[in-house]
Amino acid sequence: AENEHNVTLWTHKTSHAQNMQTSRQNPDYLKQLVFPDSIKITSDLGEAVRDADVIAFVLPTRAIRQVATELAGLNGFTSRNHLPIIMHASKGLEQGSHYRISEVLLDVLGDIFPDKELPIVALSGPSHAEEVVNHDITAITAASSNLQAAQTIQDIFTNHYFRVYTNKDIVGVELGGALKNIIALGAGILAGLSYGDNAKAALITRGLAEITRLGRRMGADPMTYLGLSGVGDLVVTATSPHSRNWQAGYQIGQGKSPQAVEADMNMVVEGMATTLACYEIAQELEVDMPITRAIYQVIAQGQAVDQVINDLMQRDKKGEIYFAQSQIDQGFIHDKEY
Ligand SMILES: NC(=O)C1=CN([C@@H]2O[C@H](COP(=O)(O)OP(=O)(O)OC[C@H]3O[C@@H](n4cnc5c(N)ncnc54)[C@H](O)[C@@H]3O)[C@@H](O)[C@H]2O)C=CC1
Ligand SMILES: O=C(CO)COP(=O)(O)O
Repeated sequence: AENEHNVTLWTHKTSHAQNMQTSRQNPDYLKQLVFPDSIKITSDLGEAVRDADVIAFVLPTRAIRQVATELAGLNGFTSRNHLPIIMHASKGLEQGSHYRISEVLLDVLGDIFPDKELPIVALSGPSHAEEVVNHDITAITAASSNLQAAQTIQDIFTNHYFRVYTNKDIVGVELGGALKNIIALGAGILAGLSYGDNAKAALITRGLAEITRLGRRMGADPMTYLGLSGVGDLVVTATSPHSRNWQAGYQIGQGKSPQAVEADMNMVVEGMATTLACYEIAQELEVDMPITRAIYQVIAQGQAVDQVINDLMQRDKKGEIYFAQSQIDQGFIHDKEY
């Protein structure tokens, strides 16, 4: 809206929409923000998307399929004159299917516009909402296999405090955004247990190694993880008390049960569900993800944090292997070792 685009904000709760319309604020989420006058607010999805060139899903992962299905069922949506760009800013993996967000969106919306390929863009990177609304400098990535669609999102969002890059590796970008939340839970747990900066750096670095390992196995470009949606988002989430995932981990480290932590949060802690999905994917693809496994043991199996950390540190000794593709190409290592 500050970039002079017409913006309609949709929420599924009528009372929430009415309160925001009257107060021009969203106090349970971002206390300090006053909405620009130009933003329309509604709980009517049809009204929200009627003439939209871009439809941005910014929902907890668990709600994406449901809202996309509602969108697909809207009267007149499929007879629009022009195809909208579908954008999302969510960071997770669907439970059960293990789909990335763009795969869920494509699954629900992909066939409803016959003969037209739906442009889907993931907007992802180090970006705490609390700082964006204060106009703190932020740089993130618009990722899509459709570069033109990514450039449109870049044009719409870029301004003096918000710099958007483009990236064609949507697989790598979406996986980076989802998986860093698992490592952020771990960083919070370490902080809750009063571990120091060495432990934090070890976790972030080895966390990046296993994110890259799984990403590469799932078709991502390993170099994407050196970018904003990789190391950038990992650092911002795993080192910041703004992060809900870090906060949840901190409370677990202080002794609260993971179930109680999740129940007491009024906002989404994506890393909890993502840990379960990622653990299952890693098992299925036989990719070694020791930190993810450790977090899984804590949140899904109720194992004691101290014991899990001890087990992590007592594993077999290993080499530090990065940039696997080039090392594989040069015959330094075998594919399996990475
Ligand atoms: N908050 C942040 O700084 C950032 C969040 N994200 C990602 O964006 C996504 C959303 O995050 P937040 O906005 O922080 O989450 P949130 O927990 O604040 O919820 C966002 C909105 O979704 C609505 N919602 C929940 N369930 C719904 C349903 N079944 N149907 C329709 N609406 C529903 C809530 O009422 C709320 O208005 C997450 O995947 C998160 O990882 C990404 C970057 C930064
Ligand atoms: O993704 C985020 C910042 O880029 C926000 O992380 P949390 O969901 O942990 O708050």
